[in-house]
Amino acid sequence: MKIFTAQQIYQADKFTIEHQQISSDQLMERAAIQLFEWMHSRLQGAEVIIQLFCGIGNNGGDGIALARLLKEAGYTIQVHVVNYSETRSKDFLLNLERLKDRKIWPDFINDDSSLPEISPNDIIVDAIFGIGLNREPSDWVGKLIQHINQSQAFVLSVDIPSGLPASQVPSTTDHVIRASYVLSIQLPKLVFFLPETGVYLNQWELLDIGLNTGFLGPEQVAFHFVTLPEVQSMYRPRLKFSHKGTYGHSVIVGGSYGKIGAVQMAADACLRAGSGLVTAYIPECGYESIQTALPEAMVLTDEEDNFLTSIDIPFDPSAIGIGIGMGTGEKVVKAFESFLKKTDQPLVIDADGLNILSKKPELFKYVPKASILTPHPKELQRMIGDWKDDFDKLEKAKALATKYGIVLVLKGVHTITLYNGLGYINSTGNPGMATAGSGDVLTGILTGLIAQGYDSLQAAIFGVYLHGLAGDVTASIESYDAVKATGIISNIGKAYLELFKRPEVEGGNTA
Ligand SMILES: NC(=O)C1=CN([C@@H]2O[C@H](COP(=O)(O)OP(=O)(O)OC[C@H]3O[C@@H](n4cnc5c(N)ncnc54)[C@H](O)[C@@H]3O)[C@@H](O)[C@H]2O)[C@@H](O)CC1
Ligand SMILES: Nc1ncnc2c1ncn2[C@@H]1O[C@H](COP(=O)(O)OP(=O)(O)O)[C@@H](O)[C@H]1O
Ligand SMILES: [K+]
Repeated sequence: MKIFTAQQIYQADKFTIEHQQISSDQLMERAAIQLFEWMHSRLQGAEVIIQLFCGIGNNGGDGIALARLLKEAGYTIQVHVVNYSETRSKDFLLNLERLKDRKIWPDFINDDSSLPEISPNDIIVDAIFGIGLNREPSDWVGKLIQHINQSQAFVLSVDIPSGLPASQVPSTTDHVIRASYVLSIQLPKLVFFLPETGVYLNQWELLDIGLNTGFLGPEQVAFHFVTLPEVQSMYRPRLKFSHKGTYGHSVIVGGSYGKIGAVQMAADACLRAGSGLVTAYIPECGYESIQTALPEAMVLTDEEDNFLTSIDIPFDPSAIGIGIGMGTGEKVVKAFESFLKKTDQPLVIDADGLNILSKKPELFKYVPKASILTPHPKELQRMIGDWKDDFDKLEKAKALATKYGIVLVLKGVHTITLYNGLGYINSTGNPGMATAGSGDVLTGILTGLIAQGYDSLQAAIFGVYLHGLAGDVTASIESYDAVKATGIISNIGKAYLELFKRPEVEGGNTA
């Protein structure tokens, strides 16, 4: 699913009006009807007070039109116009007239008005600002937003939480609505997915208002939101006339004394992802434990007991995952360096592989093109230095990925894969996955997918989705709290089954 900028959304709006020969007011009415139906199907006429806070632009217009539909259905409403500007939009004014025609009189909140009382049992509709926000709200509007946030009422935001810019971090954090739920008009916004801006919303859902696919289809975007249909189309089914050689021989390189489990988990996940054969390449001390715990894997050991001193793989692997639990001691760095210099097949590099690259950035030029690097935020910071905000982080990370022709997987709540100037935002995963070893599992999955013939970008997008889905399956059985990395591995199979079982809920997602 494409993520459009505010400018592109305005273009889509215009294109739709022209090509469907409708008025902008009819488009607003579509939005209002969708908003109404969403609320009505849940409230079923409940006797609750709905307080609508409407700005004076088209976001406010949506709110005013919604107020009319709610009133007509018999709901108890209070409409407040947040009168932050004299420049009112045409469709806002039209809908305000329609409201007055029905003898509904909103109160106007100005900079000297007292703030309306809000009970925690009320429902707030937040239609103050939409994607048209282009500067910080004035202080009094900020105070109103704070007042709403402190009310403990359920806050339903129209399109985007008011005060949150569509593609920027807000400068005053407490002048942004904290939305319980966002009903976003047709298209998700980039800010929903980034740690600094995603915190302003709990859940979101898309409302389809029939924007023209003639515009949405061909339009180029910088970011995609990866959902089930995209991932399904990447899946490579297993062939009837195949053998284990068809699905590749993966090697997982890493481990050190006390950190052999990381390799074991990655090797296990690699097998579960479908790699035909898997070899673990580890220091001697891990030999027995891996052979015992993972009989399907083969093991090659370094001469040194406790860490790797040389990496010589005596065959041509289909895929190599390297760096987990490896350490960054002098001899390990040397082994990694000489391995990089003699390898030209794309690698999956994680953990200490990334830490060594951060320590010796001159080694980046030896990283084979199309390798996948999977930093968590701390590893990323070591690689690219400090960032001003999430948008700056994305730009810096994109530049690094483009400079070296690598696939950069920024792990996090919504893991973002960057390649060739574009970003792919993952939709699966949960807080239960914030647990030791879940990154090692991802390394194993990605390596196993490359071994089976997925190209690096597909492996990253598909693998990150599958990993998160395996985490979701695990959490659904065991709770978020009890998710363990080995549990995620054992549910990779169920995640594969889920890929073709679950019908997608239209646009719905937990932010
Ligand atoms: N195609 C779509 O996506 C549609 C969008 N619609 C709604 O239209 C909204 C966008 O409407 P608008 O472009 O009118 O913008 P907004 O309603 O977000 O903002 C209103 C106006 O306020 C001004 N403004 C911005 N920041 C301000 C500030 N800090 N203080 C005072 N004034 C400020 C701007 O001039 C802006 O145009 C969307 O978010 C959505 O809710 C719907 O009407 C249906 C169609
Ligand atoms: N709150 C969260 N929501 C979704 N996914 C998460 C969350 N926290 C962590 N993850 C995922 O779990 C993995 C953690 O990786 P990492 O930090 O490298 O773990 P480790 O080093 O313990 O193996 C990443 O894939 C990340 O995206
Ligand atoms: K809003």
